[in-house]
Amino acid sequence: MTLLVLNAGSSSLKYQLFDNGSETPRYRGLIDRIGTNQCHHSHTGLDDTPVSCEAADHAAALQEVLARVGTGASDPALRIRAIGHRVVHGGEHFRCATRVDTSVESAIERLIPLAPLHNPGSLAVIRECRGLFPDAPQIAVFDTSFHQSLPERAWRYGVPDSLYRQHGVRRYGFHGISHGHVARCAAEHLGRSDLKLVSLHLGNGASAAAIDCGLGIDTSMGLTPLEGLVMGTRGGDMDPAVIFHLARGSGLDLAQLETLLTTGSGLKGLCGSADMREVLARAENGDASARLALELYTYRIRKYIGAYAAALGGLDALVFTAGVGENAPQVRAQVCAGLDFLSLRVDPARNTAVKPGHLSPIHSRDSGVAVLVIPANEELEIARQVRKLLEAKP
Ligand SMILES: Nc1ncnc2c1ncn2[C@@H]1O[C@H](COP(=O)(O)OP(=O)(O)O)[C@@H](O)[C@H]1O
Ligand SMILES: CC(=O)OP(=O)(O)O
Ligand SMILES: [Mg+2]
Repeated sequence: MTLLVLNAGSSSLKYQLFDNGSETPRYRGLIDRIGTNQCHHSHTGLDDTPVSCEAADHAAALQEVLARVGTGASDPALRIRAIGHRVVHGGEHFRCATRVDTSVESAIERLIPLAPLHNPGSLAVIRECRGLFPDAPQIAVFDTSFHQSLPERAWRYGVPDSLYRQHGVRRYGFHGISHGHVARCAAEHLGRSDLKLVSLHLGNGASAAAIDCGLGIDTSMGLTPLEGLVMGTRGGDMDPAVIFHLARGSGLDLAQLETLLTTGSGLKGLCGSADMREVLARAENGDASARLALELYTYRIRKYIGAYAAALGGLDALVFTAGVGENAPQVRAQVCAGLDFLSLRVDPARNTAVKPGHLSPIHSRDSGVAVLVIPANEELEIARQVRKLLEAKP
């Protein structure tokens, strides 16, 4: 069964095509900066050079992918038989991979206000696929599902019960596909299923998850992907009174405040650059606002590691994954500095020698906690879950 996996991010579309049963994709790629004139398509399998492309939205990005790699329509052996989608917000209803029908589609649409940067892109891609591949089942895999194992004390807010019952106000957690994937890789690598583990997914969006024996027990994102760590354009934890204060005194309306807090805060708000590569380069050159942004970013992560070690009652492993987690040794070093009291020590030489795309231990010999850099692979995790669903007996 040829399986296409599509991962619609806020401004990107990642994809991988898997042949029958294989875990190595025939090809993979990424279209980024969708909707801007800096849109690029990087495709591994034809050649690796990113090419400029035009994609005004996610549906157009999918057309660009298929124009370059083909639909396999003319060759039955290459025909796409099923499509897996990453969907960021599934509320509390979807506990596992789910075949998309009209009711699933409406649920994804209803949740747009809780994931305004993400659910619209997934929905657009699902609808485009239905027109292009009417006979192929489409399966949604939700970022929220992994966190359904959280105990109620971790997913409730301290607000009246009616806000949860009537308005769904609770913590859902995101990046679950990625946290679940790296937790399994870490358990396999260390040969232990009973790990107390903290997973750090540090991409454009960023979150931490506390995982005990493979099950999530807490996570840093909440009702929406805005809570928790400092991110590229989102500031994470903040007193909610900031919003009342600004609504009364700044002249901005609620929609403008939402845009400010989702797309103009975090690293971008602090120093003007959302891209960690730029922040690091500027900090290196002595730029004070970039240094401060980096300090806030790493300090917030360190606080979560301490909190989650307490929630877990110990710590066996710490995992770094996604764009920043995999590629920024300086960020990893800064996060781990001062965690000696947890017996967590990083080996500087191993930390800087990490090979992209490979699982790499970076802890020192005398560390009591394993520190691992693990490549994010949400698409492979989606492919596994889709196959499991399609192979299950009805
Ligand atoms: N070599 C690098 N050094 C530091 N940061 C990097 C590097 N490569 C990518 N990043 C950062 O990774 C982030 C994007 O991560 P990624 O996982 O691709 O994001 P997403 O999937 O959320 O769009 C950006 O902030 C980018 O600057
Ligand atoms: C949930 C979320 O923030 O996703 P991303 O990191 O892809 O923006
Ligand atoms: Mg991502």
